[in-house]
Amino acid sequence: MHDEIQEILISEEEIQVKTKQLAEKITNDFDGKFPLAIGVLKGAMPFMSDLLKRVNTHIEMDFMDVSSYEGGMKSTGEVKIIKDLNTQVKDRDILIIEDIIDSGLTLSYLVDLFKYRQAKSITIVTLLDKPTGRKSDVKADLVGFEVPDAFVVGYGLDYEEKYRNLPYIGVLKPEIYS
Ligand SMILES: O=P(O)(O)OC[C@H]1O[C@H](OP(=O)(O)OP(=O)(O)O)[C@H](O)[C@@H]1O
Ligand code: HPA
Ligand SMILES: [Mg+2]
Repeated sequence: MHDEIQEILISEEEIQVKTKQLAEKITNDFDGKFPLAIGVLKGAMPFMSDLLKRVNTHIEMDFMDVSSYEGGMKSTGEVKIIKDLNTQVKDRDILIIEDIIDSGLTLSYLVDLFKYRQAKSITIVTLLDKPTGRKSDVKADLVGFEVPDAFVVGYGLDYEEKYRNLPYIGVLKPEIYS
């Protein structure tokens, strides 16, 4: 698996240091508020797990499974809900946890949905931001790292459902895509 990676962009250590900093910020911002933390599956799973175990105040966790890439490298433009929340959003402080904002279509869909469901506030934390991919003007409140205009894998991010279990963020060798 590792020999299919052309370059490591963000190491395991860098991710862990950044995750700790983001968790401290979340702890301060949400102290005493009991937010609903919503992980956007599947990609956000490793980041959510590492992030929230370092948040030192009460939070509720839920998950939403949405997909628009269908394993490929390009958004279909259609965000499909595979699994909805089990929790009511109305009057809650929401913390959306994402692995990456690329076109922004997934997040703008979710933000509209949670506004419609009358969330009290919506905060977005993403491990990665790829501003060059943007097709909608959604912005995260907390960003781990900016990534260049390349298809990245690892630490939750997949290509054809593989590589999510890499502990770092990297780019694949070109021959893997063909
Ligand atoms: O900003 P966007 O262009 O919408 O891209 C970001 C979204 O795309 C990926 O999900 P994907 O649809 O691949 O589902 P997955 O997490 O199950 O891989 C990623 O995990 C984000 O949720
Ligand atoms: O660069 C990416 N890699 C993997 N999944 C993604 N979903 C949106 N952008 C990406
Ligand atoms: Mg994907």
